[in-house]
Amino acid sequence: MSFRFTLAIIKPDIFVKQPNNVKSIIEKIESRFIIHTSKQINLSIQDAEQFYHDHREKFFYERLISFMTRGPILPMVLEYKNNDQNNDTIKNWRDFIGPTHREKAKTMNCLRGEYGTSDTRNSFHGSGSEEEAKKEIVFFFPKFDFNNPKSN
Ligand SMILES: Nc1ncnc2c1ncn2[C@@H]1O[C@H](COP(=O)(O)OP(=O)(O)OP(=O)(O)O)[C@@H](O)[C@H]1O
Repeated sequence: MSFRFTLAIIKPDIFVKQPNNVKSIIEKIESRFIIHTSKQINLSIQDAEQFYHDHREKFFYERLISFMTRGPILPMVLEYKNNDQNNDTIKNWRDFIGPTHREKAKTMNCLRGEYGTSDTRNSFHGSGSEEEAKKEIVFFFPKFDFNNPKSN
């Protein structure tokens, strides 16, 4: 069963270190995905800790919170343009950004391979499951209308 939406984020490394790439990144995203809604924000430490709650025991947690609060982020609700029953947005976005780890991403044709600079500064986020996507969309866009996304 596929899900129509995902929560994507352009992370602070892009806004802080590569601001000139924001426009072309958004054009690349729009070539394959509809951006139903987006907003540039600065995450507070509390919000970052809430968003990454499940990672609180990981060795990279402090580094991750510090990185995600270092500059602006752009959360977006995406829908894959060729969406049908076999083409779910969550998987297509994760394939488009590529693997978490830099060395692996560099060997592939993917956004993290092109823009990421370390395992933490990997430039993009994508929800991992339908349950996560719903939770993360509501986290950033509490009024998002899942039944009528064009109204958002
Ligand atoms: N081994 C690691 N070393 C440093 N940072 C890491 C490591 N693994 C993950 N991270 C950071 O924590 C984030 C969340 O980790 P997770 O395992 O959920 O990866 P992901 O599912 O690929 O990424 P995301 O949830 O951001 O889409 C990663 O995107 C990355 O910024």
